[in-house]
Amino acid sequence: MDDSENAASMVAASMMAASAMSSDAVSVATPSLPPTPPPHPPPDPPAAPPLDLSLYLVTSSSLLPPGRSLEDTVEAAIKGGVTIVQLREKTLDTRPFIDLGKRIHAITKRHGVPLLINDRVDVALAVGCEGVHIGWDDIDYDTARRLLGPSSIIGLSVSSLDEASLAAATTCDYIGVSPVLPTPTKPDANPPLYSTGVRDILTLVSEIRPLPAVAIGGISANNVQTILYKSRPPSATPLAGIAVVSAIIAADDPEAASADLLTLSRTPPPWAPPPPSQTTIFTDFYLPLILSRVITTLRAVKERKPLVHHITNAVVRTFSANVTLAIGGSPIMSDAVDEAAALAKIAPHSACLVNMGTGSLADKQLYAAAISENNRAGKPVVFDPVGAGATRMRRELSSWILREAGYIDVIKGNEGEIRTLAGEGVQMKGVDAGDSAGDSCGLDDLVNVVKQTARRERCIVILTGPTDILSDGNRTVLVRNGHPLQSLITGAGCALGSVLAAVLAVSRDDKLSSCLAGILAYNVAAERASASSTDEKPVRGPGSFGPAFLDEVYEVAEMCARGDGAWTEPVKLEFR
Ligand SMILES: Cc1ncc(COP(=O)(O)OP(=O)(O)O)c(N)n1
Ligand SMILES: Cc1nc(C(=O)O)sc1CCOP(=O)(O)O
Repeated sequence: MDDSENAASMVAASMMAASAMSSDAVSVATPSLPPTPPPHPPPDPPAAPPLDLSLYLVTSSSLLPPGRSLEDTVEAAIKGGVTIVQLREKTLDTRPFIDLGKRIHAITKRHGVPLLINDRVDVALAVGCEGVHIGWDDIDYDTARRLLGPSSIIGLSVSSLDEASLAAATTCDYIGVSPVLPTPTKPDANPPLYSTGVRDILTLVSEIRPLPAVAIGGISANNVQTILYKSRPPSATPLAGIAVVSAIIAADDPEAASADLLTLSRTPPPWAPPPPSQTTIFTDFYLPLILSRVITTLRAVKERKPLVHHITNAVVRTFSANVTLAIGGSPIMSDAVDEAAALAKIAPHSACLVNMGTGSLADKQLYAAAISENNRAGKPVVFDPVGAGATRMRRELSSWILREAGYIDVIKGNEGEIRTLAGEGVQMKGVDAGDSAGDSCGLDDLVNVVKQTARRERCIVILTGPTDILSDGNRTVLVRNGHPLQSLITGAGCALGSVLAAVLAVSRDDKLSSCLAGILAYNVAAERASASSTDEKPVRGPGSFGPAFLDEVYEVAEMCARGDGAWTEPVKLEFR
């Protein structure tokens, strides 16, 4: 017998048993009944509780730590907050699968949590649990529904837009969107969708019918908030929850791991911006307000002296540290994985700058630790994808950082770097500004690239060049300040990352306004440095410009500390 015949015979047997029971009940009760009361419609069966997919545990006994049973693990996970369980045991034969299912069902039922069986409708019927989860290689949906009946829960896997359309056309109860990230738990999984792919699927499904969705694959406490935040469609229903295997099954303390995951998934991430109504409006009319906010932000840097954890390239370390000090921050240069967590927590105001300048694939662990620890500590992260379009390794590393390492608050890069991250396949001939091999596009196109990338990544994107372009996806501003000599001193581009990290560390409510403060201070300081030439202190070229620039960064910060905004007079902004 195949699976469906197996299941069909079980359904037939259980229906016969039920009908035998009800005819028995009638023949015994009828003679002693009092006079027949007026007919009433039968009471409605109690409504099934709404499906809560907030934290979905999918089991795999092979990942249990030695000595711990699946039963104990599932019970602990439910105590920690798991809202639905799927028994997924790929190596069990039918009979032990059913036996285990009955033991697990006794636990889930006691806690009022639904139990689904992975792939096997016959096992679900034999266990008498609440439903199944099936993929496209398993029993087809219509047969599963016919066998299980209308009130069972049936979830379908969705790994592409095509599968999303097919699933939404059924009456399934939810979809499992998978895999979000690569995962060793399922080596034969489809290519990862990443948060952006999940978002596209949610958007499509919402256009067809309301259908709850969970994401699965590579989700842990380190990335759950990033995945939920970045996968959220602008105008469609977000994920109803997350599904995990190893993050709970293999955890030392499955109850604590579940509680942590649930809390994180229900808490707005620290990087989420306030509603647009609470951010500065970027138009010429509001320029005085924007500039006064610029000064307040820079004054806060001087007052709070934020720590800027630099993971940066050897070439620019000294200049970046000096610029951080000049703007009022406190630099620390550390590439130690082991202290990434401590550095994220050590100061009340801090931020992390990840500059990919001399990084390699071997640095993934460092980047992931620094970014996720800062995410968890509620501290901002600035990413400088140096030379992202120069080599295949840099393209791979930069897209890995964006997709897998954690949430990035601000991406800052030159034209070649930002266009590479946008997916434009730019071949850079080096790592510096202007290295996008001569195929530079027009300003309007660049503005569009910046806006679209900011929307896709749900962060601030800054493209630096003769005109700097900043966008949060909704508001976009062009900055026409700065001096050509900036591009002739090594590290001037990278040190802007230090300034951005410093301003975000003290003011993250309106990140675009904070970044604007950092860029204006930096670029106006460059203009002031080039104009500061005197007989005693001539600025003749890059060599003399460097120290004068540093002095002016310091001077602009000092003016802000005194509440003096005179330095903003040459500011040239265009709002788009
Ligand atoms: C919640 C959830 N989503 C997706 C899957 C994957 O199911 P499937 O495609 O059937 O693959 P296997 O789990 O059978 O390997 C799932 N199990 N749960
Ligand atoms: C059960 C499952 N299905 C997947 C899919 O891609 O369809 S990935 C996956 C396993 C997810 O495990 P973990 O939480 O340990 O990464």
